[in-house]
Amino acid sequence: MRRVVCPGSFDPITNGHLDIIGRSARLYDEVTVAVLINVEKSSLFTVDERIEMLQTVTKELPNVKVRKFHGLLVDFCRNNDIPAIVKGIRVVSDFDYELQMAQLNYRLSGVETLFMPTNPEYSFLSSSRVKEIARYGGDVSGLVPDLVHKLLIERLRG
Ligand SMILES: Cc1cn(CCC(=O)O)c2ccccc12
Repeated sequence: MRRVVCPGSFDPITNGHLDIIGRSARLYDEVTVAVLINVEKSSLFTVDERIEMLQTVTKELPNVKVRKFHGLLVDFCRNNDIPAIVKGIRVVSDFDYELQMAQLNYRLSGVETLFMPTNPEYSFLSSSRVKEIARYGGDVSGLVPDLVHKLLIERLRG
């Protein structure tokens, strides 16, 4: 059983994230989308809201499961018998940071990291940019799943 993890905050999930998750699900037997619990970081959606969104938008992918974790990603991998991490790479500057994380994680734990180039259509996309655009009334439809778009507008209006 070939397992990988796709880690992130997903506050909220974007179409860029979903693209990588879907492509990983075609490559591996099981994909765990791991939502990081970071109490130091303020978020727009709670961890449980993010998990619910992720579960809904990946419900057509039977080999994808969504979990939350805190602390080291490599400890999560070890505790869940996951030997590899998939990281989406949008631009060269992502690679600079992710390469060092991959080398550190491998040295710490032997967990491998696989880099997956994002679809160029989404290479500018991040959760923070989506939130910023939506906060100022910009149209983010097409950048996030329809459900996320609806919840994002509701939350920002609230
Ligand atoms: C491009 C990209 C960034 N991240 C981290 C996102 C985050 O930390 O919220 C991903 C997670 C899954 C698939 C692709 C990506």
